[in-house]
Amino acid sequence: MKLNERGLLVVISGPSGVGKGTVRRALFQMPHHDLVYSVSMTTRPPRPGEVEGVDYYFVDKETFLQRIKENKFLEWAEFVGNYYGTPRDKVDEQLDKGKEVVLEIEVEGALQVRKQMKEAVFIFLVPPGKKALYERLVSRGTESIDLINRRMKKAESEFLLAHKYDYIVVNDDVNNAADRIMAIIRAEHAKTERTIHNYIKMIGEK
Ligand SMILES: Nc1ncnc2c1ncn2[C@@H]1O[C@H](COP(=O)(O)OP(=O)(O)OP(=O)(O)O)[C@@H](O)[C@H]1O
Ligand SMILES: Nc1nc2c(ncn2[C@@H]2O[C@H](COP(=O)(O)O)[C@@H](O)[C@H]2O)c(=O)[nH]1
Repeated sequence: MKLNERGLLVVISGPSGVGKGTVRRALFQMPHHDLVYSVSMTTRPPRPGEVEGVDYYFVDKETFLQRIKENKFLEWAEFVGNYYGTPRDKVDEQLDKGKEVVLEIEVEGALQVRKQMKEAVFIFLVPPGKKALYERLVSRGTESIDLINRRMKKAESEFLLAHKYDYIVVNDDVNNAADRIMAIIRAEHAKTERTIHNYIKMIGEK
């Protein structure tokens, strides 16, 4: 019997280019997981190879602003000139099914979630160094040098908020980082089960 009916919300954030998407994909390739990825909505244009509904829901600014008015986002933020948000209904639906839902979002949005969902787990992914971060953004080749510099500048303020997270994971090696995140998810899961188990035991003894 599954003791905790509602799933765990797992928030992974960290500076642009640290490897959140890469590590998340490695995490989802691991066997025996019950994870679901929450696909975000954005006004950013698709990169070559990105697929609608898989990488993002790509919308125009007007549509995004309308969704904000309708309170359709669990969280949203403007990040270096574009809007990004987590559709609320899909997250709720999957958590209600007992799934572990993974959000891959920037820091401002993560802190909005923190205020609303005390039971979620917050993981901040860091690079082995700032030089490595810059090199990863350059090697990805998806942004101009001007945009890379703006993302690096944003990273400076994001690093200062790392202490607000439950865990800091270094992405030195993709598979190691994914292993660490999986260990965190399993430990958090066990913690919830233990608490509910104790509660049921206590009720049984009365
Ligand atoms: N551990 C690693 N070592 C070396 N390169 C890495 C590592 N992890 C990711 N990368 C590379 O760094 C680049 C950025 O990774 P990725 O796109 O996953 O970052 P991100 O944090 O999701 O970025 P963004 O927030 O901008 O979406 C990619 O080219 C990826 O292959
Ligand atoms: N607050 C939110 N941030 C999000 C969401 N989806 C993605 N992101 C983050 O935005 C930046 C830039 O993403 P990119 O795809 O343009 O490189 C990055 O940190 C993402 O993790 C979201 O729904 N909410």
